[in-house]
Amino acid sequence: MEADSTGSAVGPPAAEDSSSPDVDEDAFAFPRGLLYPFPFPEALSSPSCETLVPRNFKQAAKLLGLDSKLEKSLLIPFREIKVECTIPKDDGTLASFVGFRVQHDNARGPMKGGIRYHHEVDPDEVNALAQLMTWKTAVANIPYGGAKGGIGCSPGKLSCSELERLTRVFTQKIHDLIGIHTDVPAPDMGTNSQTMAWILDEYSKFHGHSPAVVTGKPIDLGGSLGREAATGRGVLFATEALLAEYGKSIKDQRFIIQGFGNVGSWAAQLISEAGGKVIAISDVTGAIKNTNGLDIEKLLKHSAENRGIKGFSGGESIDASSLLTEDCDVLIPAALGGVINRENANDLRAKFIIEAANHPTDPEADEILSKKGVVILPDIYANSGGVTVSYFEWVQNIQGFMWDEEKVNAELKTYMTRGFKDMKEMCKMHNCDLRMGAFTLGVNRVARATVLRGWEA
Ligand SMILES: NC(=O)C1=CN([C@@H]2O[C@H](COP(=O)(O)OP(=O)(O)OC[C@H]3O[C@@H](n4cnc5c(N)ncnc54)[C@H](O)[C@@H]3O)[C@@H](O)[C@H]2O)C=CC1
Ligand SMILES: O=C(O)CCC(=O)C(=O)O
Repeated sequence: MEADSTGSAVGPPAAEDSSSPDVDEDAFAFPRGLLYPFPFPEALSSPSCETLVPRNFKQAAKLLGLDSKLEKSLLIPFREIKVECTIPKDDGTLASFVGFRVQHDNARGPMKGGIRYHHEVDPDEVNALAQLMTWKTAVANIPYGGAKGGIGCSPGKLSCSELERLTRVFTQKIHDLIGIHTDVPAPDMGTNSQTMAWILDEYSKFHGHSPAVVTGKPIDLGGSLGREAATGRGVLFATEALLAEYGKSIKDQRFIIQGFGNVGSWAAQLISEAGGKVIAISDVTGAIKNTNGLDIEKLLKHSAENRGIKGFSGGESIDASSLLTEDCDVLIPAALGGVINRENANDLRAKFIIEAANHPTDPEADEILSKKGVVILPDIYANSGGVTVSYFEWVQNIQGFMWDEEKVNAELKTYMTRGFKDMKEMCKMHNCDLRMGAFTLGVNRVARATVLRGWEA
């Protein structure tokens, strides 16, 4: 029987779903501070990205003049893991899910990347996202390679204990292939610090107490101060660096943000605190606009109480599908991949796009937007704040010493500022845009490590 996103039933039919009929719980996010379960309605389909990452990689390899054998070895993943995870559901039936972990490259250090729970998780997408992590950790210049994982499931349709069982079974299946110096998972869409706590606990049953085996875990279990906000804070630092190049600042810009989960909500809060005007936001429940600026504190409270931003009284409700094409200065996609594509690229009105999500812009849209003079800050730099603070967390665990939040944030700023400068240097050297600047930077660092280790033949 095929596994579907709620797990294929392999026992007697389940009792009828008692959840609210007007809420399709196929996608969800965790408002801050809340643990599982937190159901949200169905997300839009995210167009595939599996051809997108190699295309950018190949262009970068060409600019760098990489040897074809080396190019091939950099592209092929180190290891692809696919495991069957069967759990008893709360009603006593069994359900099966498919879990993936793709370990792309480890030339620069242990492989690193998030684990995603989403109904659209598939091996090709996980593969592309793992590859993206390899270039991202190299752009950030942290001593890691790249990996990504996921389970094809609808977390909002599973109870907290079902999610715990699923996470523990997944960990049992991959525990001997991950590790502090091998592959270190972290949260991504549909997972959070609680998920990491379960992985840590299950892994530790086999290997002894091992806090550094995951990052993005709760502070009580060795998580780092500042990790929860890190991707959003990194987006703020990256945006400041980009705007400064154009003689602009956060304070004089109008922002639109797609997604109000971990990354989007922190980006919105920090941009707003820095004086930026956030004029529209969407999540899977809807979109809200206020040209005078949304009150983010109130929106956070509303979202936590109402399972999403829908119904917020501090702005007018707009069609979520038109959010990306609303008038603004800076657009920040912070949800799914492939949302900026040839269908809407011509209609976008932002002058700057900051890619907080992974691969939100497809290559055709890249070309259209470049012709329109829109400046895109690429994902492998713009959202690298999360993995950078994950690295700080891992370092703290290994040292057995906890940093204060000020130190974490100051170090993050140093890394983001340095990353921007390094990326710009590559743009100058290769006369290319920021995306190719970031890709040539990342690919070059990984290629050098590969050659130095003698792996290229
Ligand atoms: N969490 C992290 O540290 C990092 C996350 N990312 C990327 O950032 C993006 C968001 O990740 P998280 O915030 O962690 O996930 P999350 O699960 O916390 O939040 C996802 C958000 O996207 C919204 N969403 C889903 N479908 C939508 C749609 N069709 N239209 C509008 N909004 C929609 C959800 O309602 C939710 O607000 C993903 O692409 C992820 O890979 C990148 C780097 C690090
Ligand atoms: O924090 C991490 O290790 C990985 C975060 C991640 O999955 C990403 O940057 O896309």
